[in-house]
Amino acid sequence: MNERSGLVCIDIGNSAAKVLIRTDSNQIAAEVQPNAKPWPRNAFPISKQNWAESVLDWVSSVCAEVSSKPPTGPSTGPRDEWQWRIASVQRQAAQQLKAVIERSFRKRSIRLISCRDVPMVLNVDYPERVGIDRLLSAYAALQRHPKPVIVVDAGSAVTVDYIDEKDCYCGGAIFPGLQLQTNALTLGTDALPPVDWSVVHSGRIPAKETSEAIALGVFTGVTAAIDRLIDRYQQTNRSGRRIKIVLCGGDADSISKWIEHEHFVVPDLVLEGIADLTV
Ligand SMILES: Nc1ncnc2c1ncn2[C@@H]1O[C@H](COP(=O)(O)OP(=O)(O)O)[C@@H](O)[C@H]1O
Ligand SMILES: CC(C)(COP(=O)(O)O)[C@@H](O)C(=O)NCCC(=O)O
Ligand SMILES: [K+]
Repeated sequence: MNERSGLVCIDIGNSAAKVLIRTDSNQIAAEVQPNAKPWPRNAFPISKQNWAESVLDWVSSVCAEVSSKPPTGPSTGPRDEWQWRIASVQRQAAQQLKAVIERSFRKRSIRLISCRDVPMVLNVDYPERVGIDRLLSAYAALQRHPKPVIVVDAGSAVTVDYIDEKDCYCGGAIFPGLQLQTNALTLGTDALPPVDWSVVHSGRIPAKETSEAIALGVFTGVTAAIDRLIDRYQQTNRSGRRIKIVLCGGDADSISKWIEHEHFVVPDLVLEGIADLTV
């Protein structure tokens, strides 16, 4: 592969690795034309065998396309080197991907992002134990929205985190996401079936069929918990400023219309946070 410079940002969650590629040429395109094509991004479920190799194949195909174009301006990083930034809450998956990158890319630098890389005051008891995805989405939200901000990340787990008016990350709440909750029902009962979210599209309340009833119960539980937590955080806001609410994660689009508080949806906020870092 022809290697020019660029940044590969990877957010490994407990369900999927999300990848965003920032290169010289699309960075410059975005600066010149605000509506330029977004940076390429893709998601790879980590339950699939060879997911790490699939990440590499996709990154390589994007790199090959970029390398075939003439350089359009100054480099954003060291020439002839790709920088990989990996933020992971799944330790084994991070090591697996790192090994595959090391095998496949001749010139590369790989950085495993930690809490020390995120320039934010952390008002929590054990900063190093907080999921790096939570810190990065909070950091990205801070760069894009007035504070205070609440970040809701609806992935395998749902996290609802509060960043106060002084840019301070104050912690939050964690509970099981849609898929984990439905999996728990299937595992813990004899009669409840797995629910396929893509085919459950019912507005009937109360529900009239088992899958529909699970969907109604779990959606309502998750979204009501989010709304309730937002109310609780609002009670601690002494700044007099309105709190912005940002929703991200793989289930953000599915739950958005069920959340009562006004909010923005930014599905890949963690990736934006990785790209924002100046490490
Ligand atoms: N192909 C898929 N594989 C896994 N999860 C998916 C897929 N499509 C949608 N989802 C939903 O996305 C959620 C995971 O979101 P994501 O933000 O990627 O989680 P994580 O950060 O924990 O990996 C799951 O709860 C599931 O409902
Ligand atoms: C809460 C999480 C499991 C969320 O992970 P995800 O849903 O993104 O896969 C992750 O951020 C994590 O492992 N956190 C460590 C504990 C903490 O944040 O306090
Ligand atoms: K999450």
